[in-house]
Amino acid sequence: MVLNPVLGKLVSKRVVLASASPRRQEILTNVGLRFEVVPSWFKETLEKSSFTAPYEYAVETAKQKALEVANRMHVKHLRTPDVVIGADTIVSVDEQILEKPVDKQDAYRMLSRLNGKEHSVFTGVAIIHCHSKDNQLEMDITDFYEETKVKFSELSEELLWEYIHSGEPMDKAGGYGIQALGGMLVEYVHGDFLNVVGFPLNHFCKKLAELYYPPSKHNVQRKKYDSIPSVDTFENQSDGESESSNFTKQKGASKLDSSGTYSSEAVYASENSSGVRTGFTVPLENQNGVSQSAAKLPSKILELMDGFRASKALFVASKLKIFDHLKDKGPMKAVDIANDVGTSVCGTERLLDACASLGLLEKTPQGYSNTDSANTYLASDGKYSLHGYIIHSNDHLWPLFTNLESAVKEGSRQNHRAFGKKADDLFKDYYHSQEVKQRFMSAMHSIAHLTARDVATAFDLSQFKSACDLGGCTGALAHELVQVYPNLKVTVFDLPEVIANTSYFQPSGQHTAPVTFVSGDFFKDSLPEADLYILSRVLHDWPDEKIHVLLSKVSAVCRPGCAVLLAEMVLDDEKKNRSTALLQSLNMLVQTEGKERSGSEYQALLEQHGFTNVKIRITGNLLDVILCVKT
Ligand SMILES: Cc1cn([C@@H]2O[C@H](COP(=O)(O)OP(=O)(O)OP(=O)(O)O)[C@@H](O)[C@H]2O)c(=O)[nH]c1=O
Repeated sequence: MVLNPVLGKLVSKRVVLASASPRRQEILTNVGLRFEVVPSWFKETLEKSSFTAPYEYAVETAKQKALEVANRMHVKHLRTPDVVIGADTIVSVDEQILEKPVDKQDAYRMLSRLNGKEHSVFTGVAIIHCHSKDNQLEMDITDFYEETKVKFSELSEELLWEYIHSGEPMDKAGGYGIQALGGMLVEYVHGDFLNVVGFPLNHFCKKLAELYYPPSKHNVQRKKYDSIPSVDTFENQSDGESESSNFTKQKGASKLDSSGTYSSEAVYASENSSGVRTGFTVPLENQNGVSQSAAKLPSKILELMDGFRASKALFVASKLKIFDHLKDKGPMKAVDIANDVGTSVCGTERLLDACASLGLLEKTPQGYSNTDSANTYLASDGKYSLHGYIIHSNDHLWPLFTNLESAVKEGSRQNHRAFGKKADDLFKDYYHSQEVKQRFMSAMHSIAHLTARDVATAFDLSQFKSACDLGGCTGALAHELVQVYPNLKVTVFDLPEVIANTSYFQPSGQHTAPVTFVSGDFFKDSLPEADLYILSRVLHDWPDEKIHVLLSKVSAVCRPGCAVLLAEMVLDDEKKNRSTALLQSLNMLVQTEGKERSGSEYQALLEQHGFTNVKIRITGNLLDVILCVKT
C-alpha cells in the first residue's frame, strides 16, 4: 500500500534505487515505495578540491551513481528503468569532507574531529527519469541536497574506541550511525533526521511533487487545518490523472507554496502497529455538501483476513487458464470464457469480477481482458510467467499451509497430513511422479527466471571465469549470468531426475554453449571445479547440520580466492521486518527441515568453512544476495 500520493505516482513505474545502503532501502520501503535495488559501481573518487562547496560533491557523486546504473541497465538490455534514484551522504567539518572510514584508525580520526563539535551532514540526491528512443537512452536529471546539523558531545577516548570496536562506524559516512549506537554520541540534531541516516525523504517527496504536480492557475486555495502535518506536498493529489501519467518536465521547478496545488481536502490516517487507523480526520465534503468523517477501520487486519480469498481467486483463475485465454482472445464476455473453460457462467462471472477488482483483469463494455501485468506474469507463456509457481502454491503449498497450526504445535513439516505420506527425502518426494516433478521444476523456474537479473547483478562478478550453480535446476540463473557476463562459463549441477527434464525450459533461439548441465547429488558426489559456487534458494531447504555437510564439501573444492554466492531471502537480525521473508520461513516450516536465516546467521555458517569477507546485498526484491571469498 502506498501511503503517500506523491509516491503513488511511482507505482506504475519501474523504479531503481542505485544504492547498496540498507538504510536508504529501508527508508523508502517503509513508506511503501516499490523499487529494485541495483547498487552503483561508480567509485566515489571525484576530486574534492574541484568543488566549491561540500554539497556540490555529494550531489555530483549521487548523480554519477545514478547515471552509471541507468547506463548499465540500458546497455545490457536489462530493460531500461523509468526512474533511477542515486544518493550520497557525506559529513562536513572544518571545510573537510568525511566519507566512510577505510579502517578503524580512519574511523578514529573522523570521530575525533567530530568530537564536541557541530558538523553538517549533506545528502545529495539525483532522480533520473529515463526514456529509450530508437534504442538511445534519454534522461531528465533532477538533483538536490539536504543539510542537517549534528552536534556531538565531548566524548572520551575510551568511549570512542569502544564505539569503533562495535563495528558500527565502518560503512557509514563520518564513521557513525545516528540511528543506532551512534545516537548516544549526539547532543542535538537540527534538520531532517533521515537525511543523516542516508536519505532526505521529506525533500525527496517535495521534489517529486514539483515534478509531477507543477503549480497551475486552476489550483484553489488550500484551507489550513491544525491537524494537517506541515508537509505541504503530502496532501491529497486527486487530480484525476491515471497512475501511468508521465511526470511533467519541471526541472528546477520552484517550490510549492502554501497556496499550492490542491483541489480538495482529504482524510488522512495512519495505521498503528496493530493495523488500526489512528490518524486524524479532516472534514471531507461529499458531493451533497454533507460532512463525513472517516470511520476508524482496522484496514490492515481486514486485508489480512481476506488475504486467502484473494490468493485463491488468483490460483483458480490461473488453474482454469483464464489469463491464457484472455491473452489470446480478449476482450471476452464471461459467458464465452465459461463456455471455453467448461465452468458455470455465474461462478465465472464472479471470479472474473473479483480478479478485475484485484487489478488482475480489466473490465470494459467489450468484456474482460488481461492487464499488462497479467500478460507478463500470469499467462503461462508470459515473459516472466509465475504460472508455475502459482500452480505449485495452489496444489502443494495450500494443503501444507492448511496444516500450519499443527506445524507450529509440532515444530515440523506437515507433508504426512497434507498428502498422506511421510516426507523422507524432500526432493525424492517432489519427484515421485512425472507430473509433480514438472510442476515443481516449473515453479522453481518461474521464480529463478524472475529474480535472475537481480541475483546476477547484485555484485560485479566479472572477475570469475567459471561458475557452478549447485541445485541450479532448469538453468534460469545460469542463462542470465552468461548474458550479463559473456566470459563466464556456468555449470548447472542438480539431481539426475532434474537434469533429465531441463530441455523444456531452455531459452529458444540462443546458443547456450556457456551453460552445461551435470547430474549429481551435492551431498554425496564430487562437485565440478569452478571459481564461483552458487547456492540459490538451496540453504533455506536444510537444517544447519546438512548445511555444514554441504559447505564443507564446497570449501574442500574451493581454491583460495574462489567465492561462494548465496541467493536467499535474508532476514534482518532481529527478525521483525520483511513479512515476505518471515512468511517464507513459515513456508519452509510446513514443508522442510530448513528455514530462512538472517545475514549474521549465514555469515556464521560461511565463516565456519573458511569463507570470509562476507558481503550482503539486500535487493528489496524476492532474493537477497551474499558473496564471500575462500581464504
Ligand atoms: C551519517 C550517517 C551515515 N549513514 C550511512 O552512511 C552511508 C554513506 O555512504 P554513501 O556512499 O552515501 O552510501 P553507501 O552506503 O556507500 O551506498 P551507495 O549508495 O551504494 O554508494 C550510507 O549508507 C548512510 O546510510 C548512516 O547509516 N547513519 C548515519 O548517521
